[in-house]
Amino acid sequence: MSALLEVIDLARSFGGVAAVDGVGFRVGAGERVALIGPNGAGKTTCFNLLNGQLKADRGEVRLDGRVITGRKPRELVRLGIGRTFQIAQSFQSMTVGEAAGTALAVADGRMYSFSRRPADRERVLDLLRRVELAGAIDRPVTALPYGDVKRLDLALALSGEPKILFMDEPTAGMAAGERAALMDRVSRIVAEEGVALLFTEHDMDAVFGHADRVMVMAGGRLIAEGAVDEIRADPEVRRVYLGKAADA
Ligand SMILES: Nc1ncnc2c1ncn2[C@@H]1O[C@H](COP(=O)(O)OP(=O)(O)OP(=O)(O)O)[C@@H](O)[C@H]1O
Repeated sequence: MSALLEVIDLARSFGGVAAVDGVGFRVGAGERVALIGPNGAGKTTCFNLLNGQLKADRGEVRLDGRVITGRKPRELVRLGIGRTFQIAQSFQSMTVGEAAGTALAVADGRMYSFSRRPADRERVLDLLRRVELAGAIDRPVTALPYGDVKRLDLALALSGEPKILFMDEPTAGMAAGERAALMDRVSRIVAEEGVALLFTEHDMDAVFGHADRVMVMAGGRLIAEGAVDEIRADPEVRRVYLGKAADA
Protein backbone atom coordinates (compact mmCIF):
# COMPACT_ATOMS: atom_id res chain seq x y z
CA MET A 1 0.00 0.00 0.00
CA SER A 2 1.39 3.44 -0.89
CA ALA A 3 1.98 6.06 1.79
CA LEU A 4 0.00 9.31 1.92
CA LEU A 5 3.20 11.37 1.69
CA GLU A 6 6.32 9.94 0.13
CA VAL A 7 9.60 11.84 0.00
CA ILE A 8 12.39 10.43 -2.17
CA ASP A 9 16.03 11.59 -2.12
CA LEU A 10 15.15 15.26 -1.52
CA ALA A 11 18.08 17.70 -1.67
CA ARG A 12 18.69 21.45 -1.53
CA SER A 13 21.95 23.38 -1.06
CA PHE A 14 22.62 27.05 -0.35
CA GLY A 15 26.02 27.96 -1.74
CA GLY A 16 28.28 25.28 -0.32
CA VAL A 17 25.87 24.25 2.46
CA ALA A 18 23.88 21.06 1.82
CA ALA A 19 20.88 22.07 3.96
CA VAL A 20 18.88 18.98 2.93
CA ASP A 21 21.05 16.18 1.60
CA GLY A 22 19.18 13.17 0.22
CA VAL A 23 16.23 12.87 2.61
CA GLY A 24 13.59 10.16 2.13
CA PHE A 25 10.64 9.12 4.29
CA ARG A 26 6.95 8.21 4.27
CA VAL A 27 3.96 9.39 6.29
CA GLY A 28 0.81 7.25 6.42
CA ALA A 29 -2.77 8.55 6.46
CA GLY A 30 -3.69 9.80 9.94
CA GLU A 31 -0.14 9.33 11.25
CA ARG A 32 1.58 11.92 13.51
CA VAL A 33 5.27 12.25 12.72
CA ALA A 34 7.75 14.62 14.38
CA LEU A 35 10.93 15.83 12.65
CA ILE A 36 13.50 16.84 15.25
CA GLY A 37 17.17 17.77 15.30
CA PRO A 38 19.64 20.45 16.40
CA ASN A 39 19.61 24.03 15.09
CA GLY A 40 20.66 24.13 11.46
CA ALA A 41 19.87 20.43 10.89
CA GLY A 42 17.73 21.28 7.83
CA LYS A 43 14.21 20.82 9.25
CA THR A 44 12.77 24.14 8.06
CA THR A 45 14.42 23.78 4.65
CA CYS A 46 12.87 20.32 4.37
CA PHE A 47 9.43 21.75 5.25
CA ASN A 48 9.80 24.54 2.72
CA LEU A 49 10.66 22.01 0.01
CA LEU A 50 7.54 20.02 0.89
CA ASN A 51 5.18 23.00 1.01
CA GLY A 52 6.33 24.60 -2.25
CA GLN A 53 8.13 27.60 -0.72
CA LEU A 54 11.50 26.35 -2.00
CA LYS A 55 12.56 24.48 -5.14
CA ALA A 56 14.45 21.21 -4.71
CA ASP A 57 17.81 20.64 -6.43
CA ARG A 58 16.97 16.95 -6.57
CA GLY A 59 14.36 14.46 -5.45
CA GLU A 60 10.64 13.91 -5.53
CA VAL A 61 7.62 14.43 -3.28
CA ARG A 62 4.41 12.42 -3.79
CA LEU A 63 1.02 12.89 -2.19
CA ASP A 64 -1.37 9.97 -2.59
CA GLY A 65 0.95 8.63 -5.30
CA ARG A 66 0.85 11.87 -7.34
CA VAL A 67 4.14 13.75 -7.90
CA ILE A 68 3.78 17.24 -6.36
CA THR A 69 7.40 18.43 -6.52
CA GLY A 70 7.63 22.00 -7.85
CA ARG A 71 3.92 22.82 -7.39
CA LYS A 72 3.03 26.25 -6.06
CA PRO A 73 1.87 26.57 -2.42
CA ARG A 74 -1.69 27.49 -3.51
CA GLU A 75 -1.98 24.37 -5.70
CA LEU A 76 -0.71 22.24 -2.84
CA VAL A 77 -3.51 23.52 -0.59
CA ARG A 78 -6.02 22.31 -3.15
CA LEU A 79 -4.27 18.93 -3.41
CA GLY A 80 -4.58 18.32 0.33
CA ILE A 81 -1.63 19.96 2.09
CA GLY A 82 -2.37 22.28 4.98
CA ARG A 83 0.32 24.44 6.47
CA THR A 84 0.44 27.20 8.99
CA PHE A 85 0.52 30.77 7.64
CA GLN A 86 2.52 33.76 8.86
CA ILE A 87 -0.54 35.40 10.38
CA ALA A 88 1.23 38.37 11.86
CA GLN A 89 2.33 39.43 8.39
CA SER A 90 -0.74 38.52 6.34
CA PHE A 91 -3.80 39.22 8.46
CA GLN A 92 -2.92 42.19 10.65
CA SER A 93 -5.71 44.44 9.38
CA MET A 94 -8.49 41.80 9.66
CA THR A 95 -10.83 40.36 12.23
CA VAL A 96 -10.55 36.68 13.12
CA GLY A 97 -13.65 35.96 10.99
CA GLU A 98 -12.29 37.88 8.00
CA ALA A 99 -8.96 36.02 8.22
CA ALA A 100 -10.75 32.65 8.36
CA GLY A 101 -13.09 33.70 5.52
CA THR A 102 -10.11 34.75 3.39
CA ALA A 103 -8.38 31.42 3.97
CA LEU A 104 -11.58 29.56 3.00
CA ALA A 105 -11.84 31.67 -0.17
CA VAL A 106 -8.22 30.95 -1.08
CA ALA A 107 -8.78 27.24 -0.48
CA ASP A 108 -11.87 27.37 -2.72
CA GLY A 109 -9.90 29.17 -5.43
CA ARG A 110 -12.31 32.15 -5.35
CA MET A 111 -9.83 34.68 -4.02
CA TYR A 112 -9.17 36.42 -7.30
CA SER A 113 -12.67 36.25 -8.77
CA PHE A 114 -14.50 39.55 -9.45
CA SER A 115 -17.23 38.90 -6.94
CA ARG A 116 -14.85 38.15 -4.05
CA ARG A 117 -17.87 36.78 -2.26
CA PRO A 118 -16.89 36.22 1.35
CA ALA A 119 -17.28 32.74 2.83
CA ASP A 120 -20.59 32.59 4.69
CA ARG A 121 -20.54 33.20 8.41
CA GLU A 122 -21.75 29.70 9.34
CA ARG A 123 -18.85 28.14 7.47
CA VAL A 124 -16.40 30.52 9.10
CA LEU A 125 -17.90 29.69 12.52
CA ASP A 126 -17.59 25.94 11.81
CA LEU A 127 -13.91 26.37 11.01
CA LEU A 128 -13.31 28.48 14.13
CA ARG A 129 -15.22 26.00 16.34
CA ARG A 130 -12.74 23.28 15.37
CA VAL A 131 -9.99 25.27 17.12
CA GLU A 132 -12.24 26.64 19.91
CA LEU A 133 -12.04 30.21 18.62
CA ALA A 134 -15.66 30.84 17.52
CA GLY A 135 -16.18 33.33 20.37
CA ALA A 136 -13.46 35.57 18.93
CA ILE A 137 -14.94 35.81 15.40
CA ASP A 138 -15.34 39.61 15.48
CA ARG A 139 -12.10 40.43 17.31
CA PRO A 140 -9.24 42.07 15.41
CA VAL A 141 -6.37 39.64 14.84
CA THR A 142 -4.04 42.18 16.47
CA ALA A 143 -6.06 42.01 19.73
CA LEU A 144 -5.64 38.24 20.19
CA PRO A 145 -3.42 36.79 22.89
CA TYR A 146 -0.53 34.78 21.44
CA GLY A 147 -2.09 31.37 22.18
CA ASP A 148 -5.21 32.37 20.22
CA VAL A 149 -3.07 33.58 17.30
CA LYS A 150 -1.67 30.05 17.15
CA ARG A 151 -5.22 28.61 17.19
CA LEU A 152 -6.16 30.90 14.32
CA ASP A 153 -3.02 29.77 12.54
CA LEU A 154 -4.25 26.20 12.92
CA ALA A 155 -7.73 27.13 11.65
CA LEU A 156 -6.21 28.67 8.52
CA ALA A 157 -4.16 25.54 7.91
CA LEU A 158 -7.36 23.46 8.19
CA SER A 159 -9.36 25.71 5.83
CA GLY A 160 -8.58 23.58 2.75
CA GLU A 161 -9.63 20.30 4.47
CA PRO A 162 -6.09 18.92 4.24
CA LYS A 163 -5.09 15.26 4.18
CA ILE A 164 -1.83 16.22 5.89
CA LEU A 165 -0.93 19.17 8.08
CA PHE A 166 2.61 20.60 8.14
CA MET A 167 3.49 22.53 11.30
CA ASP A 168 6.96 24.06 11.71
CA GLU A 169 7.55 24.65 15.43
CA PRO A 170 3.85 25.09 16.27
CA THR A 171 4.48 25.91 19.94
CA ALA A 172 7.47 28.26 19.54
CA GLY A 173 7.21 31.26 21.84
CA MET A 174 4.30 29.87 23.88
CA ALA A 175 4.08 29.36 27.65
CA ALA A 176 4.18 25.72 28.83
CA GLY A 177 0.43 25.50 29.64
CA GLU A 178 -0.55 27.02 26.29
CA ARG A 179 1.81 24.64 24.47
CA ALA A 180 0.14 21.58 25.97
CA ALA A 181 -3.36 22.92 25.18
CA LEU A 182 -2.48 23.64 21.54
CA MET A 183 -0.86 20.26 20.98
CA ASP A 184 -3.83 18.48 22.64
CA ARG A 185 -6.17 20.28 20.23
CA VAL A 186 -3.98 19.42 17.22
CA SER A 187 -3.85 15.76 18.27
CA ARG A 188 -7.62 15.65 18.74
CA ILE A 189 -8.27 17.14 15.30
CA VAL A 190 -5.84 14.71 13.72
CA ALA A 191 -7.49 11.74 15.45
CA GLU A 192 -11.10 12.82 14.88
CA GLU A 193 -10.69 13.97 11.28
CA GLY A 194 -8.13 11.41 10.10
CA VAL A 195 -5.63 14.12 9.09
CA ALA A 196 -1.93 13.21 9.09
CA LEU A 197 0.52 15.52 10.86
CA LEU A 198 4.18 16.29 10.17
CA PHE A 199 5.69 18.73 12.66
CA THR A 200 9.04 20.06 13.85
CA GLU A 201 9.54 20.95 17.49
CA HIS A 202 12.26 21.77 19.96
CA ASP A 203 9.86 21.12 22.86
CA MET A 204 10.38 17.44 23.69
CA ASP A 205 7.14 17.20 25.73
CA ALA A 206 5.24 18.08 22.56
CA VAL A 207 7.27 15.57 20.52
CA PHE A 208 7.17 12.65 22.91
CA GLY A 209 3.55 13.30 23.90
CA HIS A 210 2.07 13.75 20.42
CA ALA A 211 4.12 11.86 17.82
CA ASP A 212 3.44 8.28 16.73
CA ARG A 213 6.88 8.24 15.11
CA VAL A 214 9.95 10.48 15.31
CA MET A 215 12.53 11.23 12.60
CA VAL A 216 15.83 12.83 13.56
CA MET A 217 17.80 15.11 11.23
CA ALA A 218 21.40 16.30 11.57
CA GLY A 219 23.61 17.92 8.95
CA GLY A 220 20.91 17.71 6.28
CA ARG A 221 20.37 13.95 6.65
CA LEU A 222 17.99 11.66 8.52
CA ILE A 223 20.10 9.90 11.15
CA ALA A 224 17.37 7.97 12.98
CA GLU A 225 13.71 7.10 12.76
CA GLY A 226 11.45 5.14 15.08
CA ALA A 227 8.83 5.06 17.79
CA VAL A 228 9.17 7.55 20.66
CA ASP A 229 10.80 5.06 23.07
CA GLU A 230 13.31 3.88 20.46
CA ILE A 231 14.36 7.45 19.67
CA ARG A 232 14.66 8.36 23.35
CA ALA A 233 17.03 5.42 23.88
CA ASP A 234 19.07 5.82 20.66
CA PRO A 235 22.70 6.59 21.63
CA GLU A 236 23.44 8.56 18.45
CA VAL A 237 20.32 10.72 18.88
CA ARG A 238 21.28 11.40 22.51
CA ARG A 239 24.77 12.35 21.41
CA VAL A 240 23.78 14.82 18.66
CA TYR A 241 20.57 16.24 20.09
CA LEU A 242 18.81 15.01 23.19
CA GLY A 243 21.90 14.78 25.39
CA LYS A 244 21.27 14.99 29.10
CA ALA A 245 17.80 16.47 28.58
CA ALA A 246 16.49 12.96 27.89
CA ASP A 247 17.55 11.85 31.40
CA ALA A 248 15.46 14.54 33.06
N1 LIG B 1 17.95 30.86 2.55
C1 LIG B 1 19.10 30.36 3.00
N2 LIG B 1 20.28 30.82 2.54
C2 LIG B 1 21.45 30.29 2.96
N3 LIG B 1 21.55 29.29 3.86
C3 LIG B 1 20.42 28.80 4.37
C4 LIG B 1 19.13 29.29 3.97
N4 LIG B 1 18.17 28.59 4.64
C5 LIG B 1 18.83 27.70 5.43
N5 LIG B 1 20.17 27.83 5.26
C6 LIG B 1 21.19 27.01 5.92
O1 LIG B 1 20.80 25.65 5.79
C7 LIG B 1 21.06 24.92 6.99
C8 LIG B 1 19.76 24.31 7.50
O2 LIG B 1 18.91 25.36 8.01
P1 LIG B 1 17.41 25.12 8.50
O3 LIG B 1 16.85 26.44 8.87
O4 LIG B 1 16.67 24.31 7.51
O5 LIG B 1 17.65 24.25 9.83
P2 LIG B 1 16.64 23.91 11.01
O6 LIG B 1 16.86 22.48 11.35
O7 LIG B 1 15.26 24.31 10.64
O8 LIG B 1 17.16 24.82 12.20
P3 LIG B 1 16.33 25.50 13.43
O9 LIG B 1 15.98 24.38 14.36
O10 LIG B 1 17.33 26.43 14.02
O11 LIG B 1 15.13 26.19 12.85
C9 LIG B 1 21.72 25.90 7.95
O12 LIG B 1 23.11 25.76 7.83
C10 LIG B 1 21.26 27.24 7.43
O13 LIG B 1 22.20 28.25 7.75
